[in-house]
Amino acid sequence: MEPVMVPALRSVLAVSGQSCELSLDSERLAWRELRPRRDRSRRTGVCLTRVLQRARGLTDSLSRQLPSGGHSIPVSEIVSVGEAEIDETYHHSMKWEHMCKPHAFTVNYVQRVKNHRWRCKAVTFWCSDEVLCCHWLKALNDLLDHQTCRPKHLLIYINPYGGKKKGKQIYEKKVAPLFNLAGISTDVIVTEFANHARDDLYEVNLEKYDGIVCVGGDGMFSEVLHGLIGRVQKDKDIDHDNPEANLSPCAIRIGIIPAGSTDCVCFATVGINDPVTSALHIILGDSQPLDVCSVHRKKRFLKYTVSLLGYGFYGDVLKCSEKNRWLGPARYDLAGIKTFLSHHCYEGTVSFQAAKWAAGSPRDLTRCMSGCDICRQSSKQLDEHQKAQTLGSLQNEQEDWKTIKGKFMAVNAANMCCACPRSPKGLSPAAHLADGAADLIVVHKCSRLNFLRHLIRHTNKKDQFDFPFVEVHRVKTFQFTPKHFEDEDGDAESTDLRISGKKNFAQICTDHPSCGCNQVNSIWNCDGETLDQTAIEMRVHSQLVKLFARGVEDSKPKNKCSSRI
Ligand SMILES: Nc1ncnc2c1ncn2[C@@H]1O[C@H](COP(=O)(O)OP(=O)(O)OP(=O)(O)O)[C@@H](O)[C@H]1O
Repeated sequence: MEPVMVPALRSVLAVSGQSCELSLDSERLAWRELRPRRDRSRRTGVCLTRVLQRARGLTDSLSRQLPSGGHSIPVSEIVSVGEAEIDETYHHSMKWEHMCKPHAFTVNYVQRVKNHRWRCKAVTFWCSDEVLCCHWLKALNDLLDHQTCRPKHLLIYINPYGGKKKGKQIYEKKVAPLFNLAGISTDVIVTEFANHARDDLYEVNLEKYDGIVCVGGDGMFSEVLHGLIGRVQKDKDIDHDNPEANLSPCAIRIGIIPAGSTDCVCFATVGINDPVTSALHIILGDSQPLDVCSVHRKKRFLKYTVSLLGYGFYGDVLKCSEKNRWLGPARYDLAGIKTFLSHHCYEGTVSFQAAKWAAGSPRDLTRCMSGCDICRQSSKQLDEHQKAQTLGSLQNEQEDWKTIKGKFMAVNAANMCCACPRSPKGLSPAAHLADGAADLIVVHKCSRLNFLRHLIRHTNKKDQFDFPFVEVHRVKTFQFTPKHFEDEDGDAESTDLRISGKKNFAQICTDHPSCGCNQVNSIWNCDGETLDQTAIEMRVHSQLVKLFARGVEDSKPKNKCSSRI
């Protein structure tokens, strides 16, 4: 966004009883206390009125006085500005009776706390001159009006049953007051059944809104994602059952207020699962493009995924955890242990096309952070690649397929790092949010001990791919065919999970007689939901949606945005 040019303002106003030099340009609002050089110990005796009289309007001379601790906030991180209520008690306690009628305005802004957590802080500036006060209010509000990326009207879906069933409470107590403060109007729908939000998005007048917000977990986000992508394709007459279709990107952004038992998408795009932080990212109008993968079975659309598509270990963990929902979030630990102990491996074929344009590699040390260069560069290279393809100057893409046949502990496609509080590095630490590619991780059959070593590395600093039985590729598309599909020419629909049942159950795995393994198929874990099909193909759609987020910020930025000066 082009910075709007405003005449720079500089005045002396008072903050918490101290006179401060306040300055504003098109980018930043800054203030610092003024302390007379001669006698700093007698600060309380500074005559504010005299300072104000000297300083009204432009006060270049004052800037020469000794500056003490100051603050600087980017205009883009101001939440709102408004006339302050004059509290008589406060006014008298500040011993400002000589200001016959004080005027004040409050600036609400984003303050960074620890671990990517944001809070909304307020500072009130006082002065005795009404005209000066109005001048500042107008200048600040004019600048905020130019923050055109900020949403004004939002559609909110709340899942009242997600996580600890506190979605409604979280929204009303923590989020709605902030939206009010920022002057955002909302239409709120508390969902009444699963897929309520998804179905509603097919009908609703999207033009009325600047964004859609889901309050819930990853399942709720997935609902909104499916509803929005589906709706946009329907409006554009694009057949999403066609795995080759070029899907139309969604212009409207999605915000996530974390209130589920798993909030991985929020964690990977904001850096923390905190409703207030997410609400502030929405208010500032942040925008984070996100790749979306479509999953098909032949010419039939199955699902979209943005984080993990996993077969084998992660599919089995999901299956087991679904059986124990009554245990709450503890079900994931139990399922993890049980699945690890059962130690199944599955036979099949993985075929993939590498994402040649991708600027990074799954094994480099570059994590996807806010303003990621790898995403920017990859997206540019992908555009060039697609143009070259259209002009026919690239060799036949069909020749690019690579195939891996064998027995696998796990086949995972990570579209983002899949970090969560338990695994801060994630499944694929160098995966990117918006590079048009996913990391395909194939864990070949190995001993229990080796598999455990691989799993443990998800929680420490060691490279989890540095094992002879693990391979990882950055891909644009992949297919998986289980062994029994190949045996039966992969044609019979009857060979799939729901229908196959007993027939395939009879194929006893001979690899691990000790574990009594009798399972020929695993299931796919698609962003925490199961798929009925095992033979699938996945394709990455570069930057198909945008979130109200900015990616995980570097905790030690070179130019800290909101800081003390
Ligand atoms: N009113 C409702 N009643 C029942 N289910 C709902 C309702 N609204 C949404 N859902 C469904 O609840 C599922 C889980 O929601 P959500 O992701 O918000 O919570 P969660 O606790 O993180 O769930 P999970 O751990 O199962 O992923 C979603 O798939 C969503 O479709």
